[in-house]
Amino acid sequence: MDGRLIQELEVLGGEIRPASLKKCDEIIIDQPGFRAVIALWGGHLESFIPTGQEDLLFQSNNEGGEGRFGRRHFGVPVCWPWFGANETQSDFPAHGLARYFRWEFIEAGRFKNGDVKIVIRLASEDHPLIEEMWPFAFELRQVFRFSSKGFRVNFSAANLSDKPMPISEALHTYFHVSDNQTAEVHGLDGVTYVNKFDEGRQAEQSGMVSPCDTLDRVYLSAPEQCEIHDPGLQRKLVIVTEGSQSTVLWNPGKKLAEQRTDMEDDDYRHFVCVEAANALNNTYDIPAGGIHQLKMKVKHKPLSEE
Ligand SMILES: O=P(O)(O)OC[C@H]1O[C@@H](O)[C@H](O)[C@@H](O)[C@@H]1O
Repeated sequence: MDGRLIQELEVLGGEIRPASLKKCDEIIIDQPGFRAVIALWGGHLESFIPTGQEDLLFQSNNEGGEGRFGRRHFGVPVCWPWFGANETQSDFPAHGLARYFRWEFIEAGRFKNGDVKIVIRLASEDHPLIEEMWPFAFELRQVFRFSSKGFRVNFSAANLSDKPMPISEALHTYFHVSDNQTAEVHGLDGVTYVNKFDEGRQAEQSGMVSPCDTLDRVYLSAPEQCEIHDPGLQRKLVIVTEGSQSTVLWNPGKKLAEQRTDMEDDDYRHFVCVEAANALNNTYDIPAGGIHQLKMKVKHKPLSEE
């Protein structure tokens, strides 16, 4: 690790935890108002804890699947360049490649208003296996922005090849909730969704989503803002996206959770994934030489606050 970066991180009250997750470093930022952890393995924002509160992001005690494409369930995995199963290669991992490779830490500093900034990067040329599996040159960046009020993830993908690159994607955010039975997702009333737990049938959302149990839905052409209300924690999370046409809601429910060995049986009770995505009808091409940005901003507030 570059000495300048380590110094920049120290100025922010940060540190590197060497080779701590799947043989990759983790970056830890401890500030008076929050603690954030970023894993370079998979380029995950793993954890964001505002001082005096519980994590905004879910953490599983399960170490996750083993092997090259084993998955862990926590934080904000990035699904890119495909969301779900690969359309032509059934042996390729679900949810793309970005989640399974080591990203590079390239910048630590502050925004003008004092918010903490961390930048990480992944390029196709960094790993021969990426080049084998995906026939386009690219560079990805994630700019993380932290303050005591919440966090932002600004994900950008540059197509460095000379042909259009087909993309489906998600910031597959595992939000921590005290109890999925009482948690509510607001802001999707009237939006059409594809229900993957009902053979892909379409339906229209009526009112809020609660309980957040056994859900696998892609809301199409979804609004940019939604909220998770958590009566148990008396907290609400306001989620604002940009560059995202779809919002995915996912919770495996009891039966599926128990079938999975990469998850604890009752993990599903403590998270709901609300994902800034472009999936199904909302997939798109990044033109040759073009860039696309996908952003998610999350603020926490007391439930009683307007
Ligand atoms: O890859 P993970 O983290 O286990 O998540 C899997 C789930 O991710 C969701 O985004 C999909 O909509 C589900 O269909 C899928 O089962």
